[in-house]
Amino acid sequence: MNQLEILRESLGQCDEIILDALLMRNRIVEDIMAYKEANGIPILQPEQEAKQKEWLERRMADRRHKAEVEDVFGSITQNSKRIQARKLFNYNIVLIGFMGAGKSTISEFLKTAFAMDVIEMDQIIAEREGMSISDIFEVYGEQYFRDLETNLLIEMQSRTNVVISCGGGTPMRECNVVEMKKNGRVVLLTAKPETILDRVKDSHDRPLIENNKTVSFIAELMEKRREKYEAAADIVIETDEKDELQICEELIHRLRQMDNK
Ligand SMILES: Nc1ncnc2c1ncn2[C@@H]1O[C@H](COP(=O)(O)OP(=O)(O)OP(=O)(O)O)[C@@H](O)[C@H]1O
Ligand SMILES: O=C(O)C1=C[C@@H](O)[C@@H](O)[C@H](O)C1
Ligand SMILES: [Mg+2]
Repeated sequence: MNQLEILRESLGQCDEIILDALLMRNRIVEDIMAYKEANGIPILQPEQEAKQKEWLERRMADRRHKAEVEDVFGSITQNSKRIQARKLFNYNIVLIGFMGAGKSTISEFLKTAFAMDVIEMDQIIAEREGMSISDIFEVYGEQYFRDLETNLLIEMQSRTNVVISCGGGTPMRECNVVEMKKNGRVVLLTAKPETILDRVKDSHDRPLIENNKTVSFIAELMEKRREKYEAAADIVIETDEKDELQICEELIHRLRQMDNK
């Protein structure tokens, strides 16, 4: 063997070691998940990721190829999260609820925790149409917008492990509920009108309540929608006085309970 062939053989041996280590690591990730579930330990433990990052930082301090190694470990972490997500859910998670209930917030948390793609329905529709939701309503009418919502939900049926953050009115249309349930579990996030007001009072991107930021207006609109929200929901999670971690942990637990029935 010449020098080049020897080097290539060594590289191949490294790849074998990496491959075996990766396969072993993925199995361990699944075992940890199973252990947590079997023993009632919280699934989400964000402090663990922080510890792994600190470990890598320490190990790579002042070493060559730090950025490249960090990139590889970043990818390993993301893929471990995907493996966890697939082990927990083989469907989409559809978040519904009143404005300010926390759909976008919880979507982002699930994205960080499980590397799941997030479909912000309002945002995607606005991007595709090249105009704001208010303009779509004004130019084409509500019916047109609701059809776009229905079509987007149908489009998502070919995906799994996606978090769909619905528009506030999406579950008002019965056929939307039918479509979201075809490949998704529907999670209704609720909060008291006082909580909603507190959360949305300083923002100006919710035209339906922009000029009516009062507890009584929110309570009235919420009551009008309650029946349809509840009819659509597979599970309901109250979010008052809970942080994102608590809400997501409850969400995972309740969905798993539903799947294991
Ligand atoms: N559990 C929570 N505790 C405290 N604040 C929260 C919680 N969930 C969301 N918030 C805050 O409330 C505000 C509204 O949340 P978010 O945008 O996630 O609601 P949404 O359901 O997506 O609303 P919309 O239907 O208008 O899109 C945000 O400022 C967010 O930071
Ligand atoms: O509650 C609603 O009916 C709506 C809520 C928003 O998310 C948008 O989808 C749109 O403004 C309609
Ligand atoms: Mg939102």
